[in-house]
Amino acid sequence: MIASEAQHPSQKLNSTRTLLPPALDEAVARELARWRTEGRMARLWARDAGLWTGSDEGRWLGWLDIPGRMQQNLSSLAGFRTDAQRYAHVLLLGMGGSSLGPEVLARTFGTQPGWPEFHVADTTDPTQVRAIQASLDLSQTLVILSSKSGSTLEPNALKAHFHKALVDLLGAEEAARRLVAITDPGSSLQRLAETENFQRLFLGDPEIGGRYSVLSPFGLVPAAAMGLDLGRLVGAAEAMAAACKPEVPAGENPGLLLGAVLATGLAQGRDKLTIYSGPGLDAFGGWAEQLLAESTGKIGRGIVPIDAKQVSEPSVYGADRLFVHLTLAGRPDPRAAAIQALADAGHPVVHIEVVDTYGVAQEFFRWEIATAVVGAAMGIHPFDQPDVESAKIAARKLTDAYEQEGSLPAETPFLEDEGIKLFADEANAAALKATARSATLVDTLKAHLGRTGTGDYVALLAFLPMNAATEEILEELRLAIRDATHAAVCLGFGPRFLHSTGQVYKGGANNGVFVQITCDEAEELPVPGKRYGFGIVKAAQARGDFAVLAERGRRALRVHLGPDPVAGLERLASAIGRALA
Ligand SMILES: O=P(O)(O)OC[C@H]1O[C@H](O)[C@H](O)[C@@H](O)[C@@H]1O
Repeated sequence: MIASEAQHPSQKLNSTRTLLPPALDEAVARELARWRTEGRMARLWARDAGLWTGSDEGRWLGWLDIPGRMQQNLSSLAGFRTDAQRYAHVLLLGMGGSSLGPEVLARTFGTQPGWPEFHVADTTDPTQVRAIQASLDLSQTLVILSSKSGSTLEPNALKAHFHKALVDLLGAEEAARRLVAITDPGSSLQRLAETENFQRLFLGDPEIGGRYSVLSPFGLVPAAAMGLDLGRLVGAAEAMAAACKPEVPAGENPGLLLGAVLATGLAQGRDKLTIYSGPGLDAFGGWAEQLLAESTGKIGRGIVPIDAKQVSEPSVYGADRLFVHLTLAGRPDPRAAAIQALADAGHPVVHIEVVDTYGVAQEFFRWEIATAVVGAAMGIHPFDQPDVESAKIAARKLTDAYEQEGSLPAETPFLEDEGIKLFADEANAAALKATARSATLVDTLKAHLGRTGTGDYVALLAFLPMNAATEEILEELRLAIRDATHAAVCLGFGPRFLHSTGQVYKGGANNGVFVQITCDEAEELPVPGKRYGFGIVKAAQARGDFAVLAERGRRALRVHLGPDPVAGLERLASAIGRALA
């Protein structure tokens, strides 16, 4: 099946090519026919909540017409755009939907000549916060605090840190001039920006949830500070929006087609969606992961997205897999032949070619439509994220306790070996003790990974500094586990993934085997105004997440490395290598 490569008056559309096994291809055709005959696309655009669960979905569809509304309003960003150009660096503080979209833009476009370098801080890891700070010249930095709710823990702690650093360096008045807020009307952040005299305040649309917000001020204010051509960016999204309208034949509607493939794949048991983002688009998978996992991963079902780097032999992938490969025109992907081999072997593959860097805005809109289509096919509410909230509550309880007591509740490992401590809730610890051949690290890891059955996935949840060294070892681990278990292996850095794939891990199907990886902090970093530091926040977030995983009956093990995450990961990799041998 080939979707449209039609031309919008002003913008060439990204192309789509689906290579599907016959059973899936036929079911997709039936799903498209259903959308056509039941007029479902018209209902989607009419914001008919009955398409999903009949609850408040109609109030969350502001993203449908945001490209057009922003196009009318771009002049409101002109003054900010000019001001931002004076800085050498722009630092955005935010989580999930408030950071992943800007990160895609920053990495897809790179630094524009004559414009600031763009940095994103979406972490509570002390080492990583320090590394971000060291990578910029704070005296030449503009800070964007981005949060729809204004109440998210991480950006607020990061604001306290970077604001204090700016005050120490430049004085209170100039520090306030370096702050820009993006938030929803009426939030605590709006009040803060007004009382503290931030340089600027931009308000979002409360009818757009975080993960659907990239084409609203949450993406466009950062894009303005990067020096991007906003008219062209929004124009690309408008072209895709036009192509996704109900009057376009179902098989040629790029959003509906992608959504129909994902939904039908899911219905046929293909719940692991691997996203290969080609050169120049490599941050896109992280954004799409959040969109799909938070939107569909609930009430015991959903798509488990995997933002993947490496392609293996077709035989290591099971019948639970679906692949999407995005490439940027003119930037060949060295993995193309290996991905084609997957299709040749009968695995479903969707190819998307993005016409140019601005074409990434088309994909934002296409994937939002596709996600709404999947939500409709599943009969779920694709605009809430109930299980993210539960982990936040569990973490907040712990940080509150720390503010009171000055320490986190004591905990005891159920095993300590080779310099690594293993923790788990009672049920998981008992299950592992019962199945491990001996009380050693290697045998316990073997027992835990041995819990992975057909159709399961393994998720590595690393509450470690995210950097090239840790990523490299974790990627190797991922490959080793995948090739040995034939299961999909997800990788997420905490707390970042908590605002993304964390939803499906806790709220989706119980088919995940979780390895949470934590470390001691070599040096704590204080959060100004709080008793706790960043390291305590990160520890509380890891514990909170683990508690919710355990409460949901997930197979989970926490592996605690020493204070050196790289040396600890190497020890863990060696032990996992022996466990899988
Ligand atoms: O923009 P904020 O209100 O700070 O929210 C940031 C993120 O927080 C939560 O984790 C939500 O699940 C995400 O969807 C959201 O994007």
